[in-house]
Amino acid sequence: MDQSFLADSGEEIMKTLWPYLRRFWGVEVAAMVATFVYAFANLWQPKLLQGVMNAIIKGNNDAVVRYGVELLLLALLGIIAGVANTIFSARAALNISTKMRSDIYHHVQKFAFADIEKFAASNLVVRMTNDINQVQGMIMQALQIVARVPIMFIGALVLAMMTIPEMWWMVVLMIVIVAIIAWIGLTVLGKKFGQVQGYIDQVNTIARENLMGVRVVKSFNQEANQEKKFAGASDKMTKVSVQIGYIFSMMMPGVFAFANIAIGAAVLIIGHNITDHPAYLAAIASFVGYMMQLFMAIINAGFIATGATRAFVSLGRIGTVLQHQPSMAFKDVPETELSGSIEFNHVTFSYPGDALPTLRDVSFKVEPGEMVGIVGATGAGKSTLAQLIPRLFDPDSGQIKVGGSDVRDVAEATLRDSISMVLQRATLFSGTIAQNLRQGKPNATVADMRWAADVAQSEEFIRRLDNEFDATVEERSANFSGGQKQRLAITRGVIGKPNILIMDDSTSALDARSERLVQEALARELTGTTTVIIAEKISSIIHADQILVMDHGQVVDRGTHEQLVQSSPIYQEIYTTQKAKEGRNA
Ligand SMILES: Nc1ncnc2c1ncn2[C@@H]1O[C@H](COP(=O)(O)OP(=O)(O)OP(=O)(O)O)[C@@H](O)[C@H]1O
Repeated sequence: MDQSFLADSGEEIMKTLWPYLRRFWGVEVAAMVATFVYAFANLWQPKLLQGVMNAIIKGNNDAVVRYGVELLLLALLGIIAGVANTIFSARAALNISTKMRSDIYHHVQKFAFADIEKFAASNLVVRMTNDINQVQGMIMQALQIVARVPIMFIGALVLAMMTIPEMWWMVVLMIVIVAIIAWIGLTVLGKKFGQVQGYIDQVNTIARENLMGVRVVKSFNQEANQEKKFAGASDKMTKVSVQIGYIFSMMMPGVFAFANIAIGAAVLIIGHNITDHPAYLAAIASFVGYMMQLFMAIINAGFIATGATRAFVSLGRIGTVLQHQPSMAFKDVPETELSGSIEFNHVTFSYPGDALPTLRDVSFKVEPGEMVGIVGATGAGKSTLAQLIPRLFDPDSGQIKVGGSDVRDVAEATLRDSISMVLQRATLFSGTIAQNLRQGKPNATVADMRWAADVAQSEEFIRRLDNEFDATVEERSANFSGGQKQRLAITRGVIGKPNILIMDDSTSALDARSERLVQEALARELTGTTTVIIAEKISSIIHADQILVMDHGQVVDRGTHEQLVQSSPIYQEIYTTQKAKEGRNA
């Protein structure tokens, strides 16, 4: 997998984020206004407190009441602004992340096979979930804290200096000390957060592999081994998380211990003034309040910096997907119907990133309605060849024609409607059988479904299900057997009566009788359809109009079964080996 897209410049990151920020600017401005009000309310509180204390010292009851009411109102304003800020920030963050997620999803739908391979499917899922969550968290934090930090820092700094000007050096000294503690603590924490993220990925991978391959794990008695692997990663994660807890538990009291030292020092140095000027007591209280606000601003800045680094990495990863142009584009031409002829002219193909071609100089021709068999050793390139027909990949050189047209010149819908592909590993989607079948023909009626099920030999078992075609297909179609899944996939493949039907080892889980019945039904019901059958067993393609024999990415021989048995050494070898095996099994 290509990793070169992990690092991104600030400009790239802004390019990704800016359209989303602009789109939801209203709610973002509302969040910022609320944050300004909140900061103002907080900054004004120590001043009013000072006023109350002075009034008490002077015994001015009216002023005490007035300041007290003002203080209450200010606190109320602060609470309202804080709540409003949280609501607007959450709304903005959610709006942005939802739109981003749907944009990635729509964009990925346009990707060619090669693009999905480049990113790896599971990696794309992580980008749509985890990375988006990181960005969502950052936006929320940014709208809640980022605007507040400079206001609180500058405001508290100025007001602290104004409250007791001769203590300016104490303010500067404390800022330096707290900044150093926060910097050291957060640098260490940043690294630890990174480690925890790595362990979370490991734990997820092990759990997913283990659960998805649960049958293999159990049949090979691997439970203990898998548990050990899981426990190893999980223990490491716990250890680092505990370390993070320790650092946190030391950092915050550490900062506040310094704050208290500052208070102590302030009282010591200027405390003697209190007897002569009692107003000093109120000033000290106000000064201490501002110092606390100053420290919190520094710590918050540190937290944002730590969170932002991670979110920027995520934004970079999201941007790479959004800005990736699909490597293969279909022409914007009107949809047409293609006949079932297939022609390969000197086709050479390599998978993205591979140095050597998987298919080399492949040429052959198939007439509409023919049945073509493809045989060859495992890894010979049979599936690769089949994938080029519906243009899942483009060849490096050469030309592929379907219905007489170059596949690069027709609309995507034309190809998808004319060609249907059934794979060995049948992929069904959770929902109902009918929903899965309608992927093959959107407006399929129950009669269409019955006809297709009859061809694919799935009618019998579907009829025995409680809701027949409305029966549920669970996630990963776990409620069906391997053979039933294949039959359902064939049903979906034939329901649209395609002009070309490609079956890539898609009857491997069927018994010999069912396979024969499927083939007979295909020949009877889909007379005009060209059928391309990739088969392990020669018996599956023995009646084909022509058979392509593949070896190391090349079509080495072509002909009917009778011709190849006479002329093709590779075919002869496959055939005699299979016959000998059948003889032994009989
Ligand atoms: N998506 C892919 N990316 C890179 N290489 C691939 C990919 N799919 C297949 N290959 C490689 O291409 C070669 C041909 O694979 P292909 O699946 O076409 O063979 P096959 O003849 O269908 O084999 P089998 O009978 O085992 O299904 C193999 O060496 C395989 O490793």
